[in-house]
Amino acid sequence: MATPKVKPLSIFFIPWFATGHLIPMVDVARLFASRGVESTVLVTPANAALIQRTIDSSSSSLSGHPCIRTLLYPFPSAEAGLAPGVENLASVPSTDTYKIDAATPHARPALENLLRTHRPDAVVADVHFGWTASVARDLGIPKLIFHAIGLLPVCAMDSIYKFKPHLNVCDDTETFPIPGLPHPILMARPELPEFFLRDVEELSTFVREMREAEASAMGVIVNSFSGIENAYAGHLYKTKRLRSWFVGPVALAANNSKQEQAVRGSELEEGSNSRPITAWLDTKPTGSVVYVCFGSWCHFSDEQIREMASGLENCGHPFLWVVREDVSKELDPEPLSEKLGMVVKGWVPQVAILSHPAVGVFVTHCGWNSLLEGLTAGLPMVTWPQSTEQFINEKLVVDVLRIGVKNWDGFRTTVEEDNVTVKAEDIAAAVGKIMGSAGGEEAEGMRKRAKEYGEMARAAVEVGGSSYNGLSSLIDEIRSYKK
Ligand SMILES: O=c1ccn([C@@H]2O[C@H](COP(=O)(O)OP(=O)(O)O[C@H]3O[C@H](CO)[C@@H](O)[C@H](O)[C@H]3O)[C@@H](O)[C@H]2O)c(=O)[nH]1
Repeated sequence: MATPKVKPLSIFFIPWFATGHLIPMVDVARLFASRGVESTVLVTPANAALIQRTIDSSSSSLSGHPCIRTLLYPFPSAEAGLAPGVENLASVPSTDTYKIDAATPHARPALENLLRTHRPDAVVADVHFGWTASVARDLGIPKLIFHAIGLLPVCAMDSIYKFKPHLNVCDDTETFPIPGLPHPILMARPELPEFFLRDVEELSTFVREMREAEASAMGVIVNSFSGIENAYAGHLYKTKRLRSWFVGPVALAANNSKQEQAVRGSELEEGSNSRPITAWLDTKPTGSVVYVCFGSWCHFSDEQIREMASGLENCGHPFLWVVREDVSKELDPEPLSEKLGMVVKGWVPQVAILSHPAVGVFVTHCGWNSLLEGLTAGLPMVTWPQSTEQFINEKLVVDVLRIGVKNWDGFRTTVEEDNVTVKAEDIAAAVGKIMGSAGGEEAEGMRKRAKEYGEMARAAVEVGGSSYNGLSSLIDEIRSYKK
């Protein structure tokens, strides 16, 4: 007699409206799908267009089983005051980013309706959708929080909110420790996420979302691995009784077949051309290239772009620099490419570039995904944080893991007068500390540690590795709740 088929688990994933949140959430959904879970990503139309090829290719690489799909809901454009089709932090001007935040609560009715209609077995929601906790409670299903950042920054922000150490310093140059963390981490006021300093309403929204998200959540699903953040899993449990499951680095775990790597690369490279990039990288010696990219939405002043161009040109190493589409023609750094570097406007397949043997150092804004992708590729980094939690991430790279150097030692406020935060000579010097002979033993140590962390990250996602096992135990536990 044939054994009755067990119905697969159905899990809904709700990413937020930013590329740095969308990409890893889709990777998490793909990971679940690769273990036989029916993964459904709830997404607005313009954001769906960004991920559709990844979703389609994942479905076909999963032997044709419809294990991953998207379910569309409308973006609340009118409520947010955004033009139709503008649905992502990356597509709004820097002055309008608050409108994406403003849109977020208006997405609730449509999302809630989908959850109540389809009644999945569990929901994994970005921390911005804290209200999902109460819907999950009504439906009697487990709910997991996805922060899109690591546990160190989550714990650091929680501590700063609770103990307000920044209120005990005299000025912006005085540093203070973040209380109670497993590592001694020193910060200065200008390095804090903006909402701690400026906007009481923004802070209270952030905290409300966090509290709502944590209320009755089963725990936190983390794009990281125990080799770098284990102490913070313990800390989170000690301070908030919140459990966490490491399943990352997800860019590596979800893309570990060659075919999937290729597809992910080709989807993201639209608007630019990866072939010349690869061909150019192929001509460069191993470890010689400086790769410079600042995620999906960082903006720089015109003056800073000029300064960066000059710094890179003078650093004495070939460089591959990714600039946003909206860099004005007048500032176009492209002529540089005739000299030492290659400048690409728009989107590049970053994960593939980082793993090219020619790349020797990553100049990064320390967005969590970039940080993990650089680490996974075993690369030392020059850190150039801009905003949000990126300065906290920088502490992980520079002070805790010791695989990077800061691009300058000042603070943001000291430089905003002339719209240049980092001078050309500082950029060249920071790169030199890792690439040049000036770095000496220290640079050698950084490169060695970076390689070791890269190996650790790969081991974590292999069958039997810590993140692989983390996902297995999470799925088993979700299954045990299924009625
Ligand atoms: O040309 C590009 C540019 C970016 N990426 C990818 O886009 C993602 C960018 O994410 P991230 O490095 O985290 O940067 P942001 O887009 O700036 O991310 C936002 O979201 C992150 C996760 O919450 C936060 O850590 C950051 O501070 C916040 O700015 C990464 O996967 C990159 O590989 C590309 O593939 N090609």
